[in-house]
Amino acid sequence: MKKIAVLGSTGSIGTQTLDVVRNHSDFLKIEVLAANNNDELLEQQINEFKPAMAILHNKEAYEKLKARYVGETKLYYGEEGLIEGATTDKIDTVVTSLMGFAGLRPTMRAIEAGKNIALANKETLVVAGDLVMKKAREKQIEIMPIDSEHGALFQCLHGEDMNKVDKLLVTASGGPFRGKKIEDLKNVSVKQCLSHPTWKMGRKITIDSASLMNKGLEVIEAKQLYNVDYDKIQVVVHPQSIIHSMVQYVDGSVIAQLGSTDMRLPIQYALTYPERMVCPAEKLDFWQMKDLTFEKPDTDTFRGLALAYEAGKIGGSMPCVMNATNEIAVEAFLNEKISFLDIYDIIEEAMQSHITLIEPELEDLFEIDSNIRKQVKEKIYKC
Ligand SMILES: NC(=O)C1=CN([C@@H]2O[C@H](COP(=O)(O)OP(=O)(O)OC[C@H]3O[C@@H](n4cnc5c(N)ncnc54)[C@H](OP(=O)(O)O)[C@@H]3O)[C@@H](O)[C@H]2O)C=CC1
Ligand SMILES: CC(=O)[C@@H](O)[C@H](O)COP(=O)(O)O
Ligand SMILES: [Mn+2]
Repeated sequence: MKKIAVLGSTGSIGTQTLDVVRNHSDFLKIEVLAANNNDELLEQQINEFKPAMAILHNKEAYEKLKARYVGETKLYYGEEGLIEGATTDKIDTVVTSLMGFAGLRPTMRAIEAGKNIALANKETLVVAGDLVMKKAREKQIEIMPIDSEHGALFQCLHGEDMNKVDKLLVTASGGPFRGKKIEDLKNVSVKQCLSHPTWKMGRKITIDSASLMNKGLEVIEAKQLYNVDYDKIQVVVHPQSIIHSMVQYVDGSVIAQLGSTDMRLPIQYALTYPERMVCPAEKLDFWQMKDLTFEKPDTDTFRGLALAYEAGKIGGSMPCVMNATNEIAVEAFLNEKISFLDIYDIIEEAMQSHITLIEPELEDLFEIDSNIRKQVKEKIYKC
C-alpha cells in the first residue's frame, strides 16, 4: 500500500488525485491532506478518506475547522503543519499539488525526510531545481512528474540512452489567444483568459497558459528533470493537446505520448508507476479523431516563453525572480489591477534590474523571493 500526503488537496490537481485514490483504494491510501483556506472541502475530504493528519495553512480557517471537528484526524496549521505532514513517518509519497512558491519548502523537507515526490508544483523546480534535484539524488528518492508534458516525456524517454536524444518536444495548446497579436491582447478580460481551450485547471496556471509563461515554466521544469540543454528543448504548439509531448532521437525517430485531456491519467501514472492501471479518463478513439496540427510559438507576442528561456539560461537566482514576479503579476491581473500585457512588462523589468546570484542556497532564494514580491507589489498597488 502506498501511503500518500496530498498537499493542495482542495485544488484542481488535489481533487483529481483523490479521485485516482478512490479508484485504487486497494493500492493507495491517503494519510495526510492539506489545503490553504478551504476548510469546508477539506472537512469533507477528511470524512471520506480518514487521514491521520490534516493541515490548513491559514490559521483562521484551521480554527474554524478545529472548533467543529470531532473525528480522529489530527489537525495542524501553518507552514510548520505542512512540513509536519510532508515529513511524517505515516507516509512514503508526497503529491505536491500546491500552487506556487509555497510548495518549495515542504517539498524540500519531504525529500530530506526520504519521501518520494509526485510533482505537480512546477514552481518548485523552476525556482530551486538545482538544489531540489541534487537533494533528490543524495537521498535516492524518486521525483515522478505529474505535469502532463513531463509525464509524457518520462514515458517517451523510458529505457532510452539520454545521449541519443536530439530534442525534447514540449507541446503547448497555445492558450485561448493563439493566433492573436499584441494589438488584440491590450484589453483582454480575466474571463477570456480563464477560458482555456483544452484543459480545466486552477486559475493561476490558466493565466500562465494564456501568456505562454506556463510553457516557459515547463521548459525549465524539463531541463531540471531530464538534464537536457535548453537548445535541445523545443516548444511545439499543438492546439488539440492530444500529444502530451514527444522526444526526437538522433536517428530522426520521434516517440510521442498521447492521451485525452484528463489529468487523472498522468497523476495515476505518477502514483502507480511502474504499474499501469485502469483509469476512468476517456480513451482516444482514432476513428473519430480530427486533425492533429502543429505550429511554431509566437514568442514576440507571447513573451512569457522567451522570458523563461532567458531566465533559465541565465540560471542561478534569475528563475526565482521571474517566478516571484509572475506570481504577483498574475494575482494582480486576476484582481483586475493590471492588464494582461502588463504581466510581461513587470517580469521583464524585474529581471533586468536583478543582479544574478550564481549558486544560491535555499535561504538565499527565500530572501530574494520575499524581497521581489515586496518590490513588485509596491509598484503595482501604488500606481
Ligand atoms: N491544474 C492542472 O491541471 C495542472 C496543475 N499543475 C500545477 O499544479 C499545481 C497546482 O495547480 P492547481 O491544482 O491548478 O491549483 P489550484 O489553485 O486549483 O489549487 C491549489 C491548491 O493548493 C492549496 N494551497 C495553496 N497555497 C497553499 C499553502 N500555502 N499551503 C497549503 N495549501 C495551499 C489550495 O488550497 P485552497 O483550496 O484552500 O486555496 C488548493 O488546494 C501548480 O503548481 C500548477 O502549475 C500542473 C499541471 C496541470
Ligand atoms: C495539463 C497540463 O499539464 C497543463 O500544464 C497544460 O499543459 C496547460 O496547457 P498549455 O499547453 O496551454 O500551457
Ligand atoms: Mn503542463
